Amino acid sequence: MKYLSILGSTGSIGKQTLEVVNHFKDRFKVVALGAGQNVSLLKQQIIKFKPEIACVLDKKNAQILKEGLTALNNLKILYGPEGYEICASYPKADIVLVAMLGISGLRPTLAALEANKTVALANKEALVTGGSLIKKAIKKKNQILPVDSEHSAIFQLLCEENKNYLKRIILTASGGPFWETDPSDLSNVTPEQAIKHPRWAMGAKISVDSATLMNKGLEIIEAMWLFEVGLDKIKILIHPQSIVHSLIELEDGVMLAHLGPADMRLAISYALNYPQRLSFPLKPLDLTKMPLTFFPPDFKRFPCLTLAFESAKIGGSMPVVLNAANEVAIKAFLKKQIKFTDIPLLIENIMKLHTPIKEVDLETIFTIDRQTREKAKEWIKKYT
Ligand SMILES: NC(=O)C1=CN([C@@H]2O[C@H](COP(=O)(O)OP(=O)(O)OC[C@H]3O[C@@H](n4cnc5c(N)ncnc54)[C@H](OP(=O)(O)O)[C@@H]3O)[C@@H](O)[C@H]2O)C=CC1
Ligand SMILES: CC(=O)[C@@H](O)[C@H](O)COP(=O)(O)O
Ligand SMILES: [Mn+2]
Repeated sequence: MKYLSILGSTGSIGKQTLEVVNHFKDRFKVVALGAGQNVSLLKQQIIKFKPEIACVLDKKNAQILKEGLTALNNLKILYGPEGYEICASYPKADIVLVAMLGISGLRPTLAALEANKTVALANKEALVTGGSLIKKAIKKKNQILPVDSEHSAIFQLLCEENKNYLKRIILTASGGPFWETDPSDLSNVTPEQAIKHPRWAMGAKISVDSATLMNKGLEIIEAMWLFEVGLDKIKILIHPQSIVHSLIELEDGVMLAHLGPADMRLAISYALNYPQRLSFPLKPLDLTKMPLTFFPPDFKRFPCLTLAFESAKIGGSMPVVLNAANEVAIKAFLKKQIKFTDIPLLIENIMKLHTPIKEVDLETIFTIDRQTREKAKEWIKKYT
């Protein structure tokens, strides 16, 4: 039996993780659950999976949860950043699945690694903002098992002998909902259109990231940390079918690809069951039904990709700025305060204001994150 702490349990990845856990009932036991503000769903999850501790975003939500679960005397209810860290380092947990949103995933990821847990990492922003700290906190081989579909694919392709001959990592991108939209129409696209991903059912934030292609930009930085490769060894290919989840190219010119249905439960199940590969009931791929096509990325149409490459090249504190400006921009876009095409504009302007710092510690990361958010909000106020 493996004991799990699941952070972000009420989100898209969190809910799919609980489906996987439910399927492998004899293999997993949930000991900790962390959510944000969706107390009613967390309550249902607690009743079904019976964790020993649970965490929510703030005291008010913790109180609401406590009042709704009076019969569960043994359940410990926590709140806030410290609460998530306690869930991440909970002594009984073997695996911590981090699927919280944005930079909120960084502290729990570090806490889990420091407590020697295996981390099934879905949250890419933790590596984008705190990659150097995460690398330092790793205590054992394969302590991080990537859940992000592309990185799970690359992890599966990169066996020891291939690692020695790796020429390039090729990250595939669906292109998002606006891959074929006329560029002049992009300023008028709505949040409803932006979160309608053509292949994956995901949370709102990552769906907008896929629409701007910032998701692929964040994934480049994620891959640099996970697989210890330079920017020159990472390439992006648009692959609208989302069947090939990524490729590696080896020194002899051979390319190895990872194919599978576009269903995150596969990557989640792989990480939780690793190193075993156990069957999860899904409709098998029928390659005769869908031609596989590939295109180069269009940097002009999707300036977020260029910004992410720039920030990865600069490194240090710049990806923290990229991430914070992006998080603020997406929230504003979803609230219809700014246009879709303002997202890269805002990020570019905020990045220009920043003087990069080479080495960042945790305190500096959160200071820069806070300052960037303030600047980004000011930019929006001036603009709107
Ligand atoms: N969805 C997907 O298919 C994929 C997602 N990922 C990554 O996984 C992560 C989660 O994505 P996804 O599941 O789509 O996101 P969702 O928005 O669906 O879920 C986010 C989860 O995090 C919680 N949460 C939000 N803000 C905070 C906070 N400040 N502190 C603590 N918890 C918080 C939410 O709680 P609540 O709802 O209760 O408020 C929810 O449980 C992201 O980093 C994303 O990039 C990577 C690959 C694929
Ligand atoms: C499922 C997953 O891993 C997402 O990150 C996915 O890659 C998003 O699709 P895009 O390729 O459109 O960014
Ligand atoms: Mn991905």
